[in-house]
Amino acid sequence: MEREVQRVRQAFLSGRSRPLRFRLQQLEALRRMVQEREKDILAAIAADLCKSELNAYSQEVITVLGEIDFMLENLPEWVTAKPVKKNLLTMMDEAYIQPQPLGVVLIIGAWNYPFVLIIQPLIGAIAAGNAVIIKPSELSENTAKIVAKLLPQYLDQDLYVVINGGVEETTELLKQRFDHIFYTGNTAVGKIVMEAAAKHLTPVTLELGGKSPCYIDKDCDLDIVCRRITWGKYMNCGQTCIAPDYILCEASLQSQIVWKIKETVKEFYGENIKESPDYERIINLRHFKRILSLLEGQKIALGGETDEATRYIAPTVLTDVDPKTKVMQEEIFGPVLPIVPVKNVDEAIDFINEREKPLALYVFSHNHKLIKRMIDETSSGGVTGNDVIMHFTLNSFPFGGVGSSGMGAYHGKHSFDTFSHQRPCLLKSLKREGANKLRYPPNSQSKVDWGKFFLLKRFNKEKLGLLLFTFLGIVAAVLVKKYQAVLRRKALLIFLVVHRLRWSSKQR
Ligand SMILES: NC(=O)c1ccc[n+]([C@@H]2O[C@H](COP(=O)([O-])OP(=O)(O)OC[C@H]3O[C@@H](n4cnc5c(N)ncnc54)[C@H](O)[C@@H]3O)[C@@H](O)[C@H]2O)c1
Ligand SMILES: CCCCCCC=O
Repeated sequence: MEREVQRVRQAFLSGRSRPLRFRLQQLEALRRMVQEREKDILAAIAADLCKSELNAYSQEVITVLGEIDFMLENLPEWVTAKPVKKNLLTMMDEAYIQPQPLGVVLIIGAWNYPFVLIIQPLIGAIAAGNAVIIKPSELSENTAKIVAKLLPQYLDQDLYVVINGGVEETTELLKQRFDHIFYTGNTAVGKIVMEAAAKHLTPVTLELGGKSPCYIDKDCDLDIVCRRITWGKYMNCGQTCIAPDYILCEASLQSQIVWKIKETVKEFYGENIKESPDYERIINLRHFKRILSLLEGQKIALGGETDEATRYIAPTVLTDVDPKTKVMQEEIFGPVLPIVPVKNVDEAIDFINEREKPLALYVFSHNHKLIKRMIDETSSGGVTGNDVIMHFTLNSFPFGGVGSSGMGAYHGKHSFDTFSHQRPCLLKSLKREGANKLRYPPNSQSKVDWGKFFLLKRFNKEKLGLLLFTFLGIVAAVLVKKYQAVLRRKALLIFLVVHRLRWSSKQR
């Protein structure tokens, strides 16, 4: 493992991942890989999650292709140095921020969207000029294998490396020194990752999970609300990090919600859900049993049918759920939707705030002010009002959690920033040493006053115009009387002295 990481680091140190042209070439090669090997990729995802190729394409491949195109379009602008505002002390200098790659990045993926969750951060890391080690989830082994096979056929083999394996391999990898670790998965392992990273002071991005609440206001159009919730909850069999985990609403709404979800389930998946190509299965037996255990002692208002052999769990709704029961203590990550009755929006807000900060929050209401209030008075990674999941699709949004649902964010420019160091660069001349005397010892009151003037003085636009005018005058004088360098320095000095005297007299 150590040798492998060392090899990737050597490749990074060669400098070849840095030029813009190279980054664009690699991103184009990645796009070619996705397009040319689409069938293999879709087959692997399908095998891992019993997912139709159409669903795998819409949920994973489209996102990846969209992200690559977005990077290719914007990268030339993002990589350029950005000049910054200067103060009086640096007005003659060059001052800019230069985004630079961090170095060797480790990306650890989760199994539930096994392709997009490793390739989307990879796109950001390549765009920012890094070398990358990718550790796909061992639970989605078909996707892990196809990624390990295809990436070296299209990308630089020393800079971008896939390492497959389970907990043992990940643990070993985490002992190595990286320049950034990007982890997607559950909160408990997130803590292990952060602890390992702390040993090398490696910064981390943690894309974690949690229980994302969904509040339904009383006078909503429940047909539309329930169609949107049904789509987001049962997509990927509930194994989506930002799926609505539970519903909060007034008790009287429950029966209508159950009825409308039932109707929608029929509309989406037909009479025999098991036959539907759009309904997936639980990833493994451990998760299957875990989800079943959440149903114990609950009022099952819809669904509840299961089949261990195929790890099938029907779209299920629970009503009158007691917040103290197990289903409300952990992220469900399956097709089970508890409804917890609350009296009103105030109680819903308190309920959310008494728990860990979720990855997503959903609010359904005709009342825009109520949605805004929910947003203002709670915290979550992201919010969608009157829909679910959709904030994930907008790559101008940072995607990430807050508190126990994660730290850091990615997607689009946010990925580029996550994998870049924003390096402040100040380039001075070896001339103009006179002005520097102010900061050299021995210190004096006059020097402090000059320091205050240079660093604390705020010019309004008029004064800045005057300053610019004077400055241009000096430059003109310099051009005309090139040889009279002494004169130029004096003019600048006179201006500054006059200005400071005026400023000092005003201060008094
Ligand atoms: N925020 C997001 O973008 C996002 C996306 C998908 C999933 N999730 C969250 O991820 C969770 C589901 O994923 P998961 O955790 O079951 O996936 P997982 O079991 O695939 O684990 C994630 C990664 O952690 C590694 N890992 C597991 N145990 C480890 C250990 N003891 N030490 C070191 N590494 C270890 C695995 O090898 C894997 O690569 C849910 O909580 C979900 O909400 C979050
Ligand atoms: C539509 C794709 C959603 C992906 C969400 C990632 C978290 O599980």
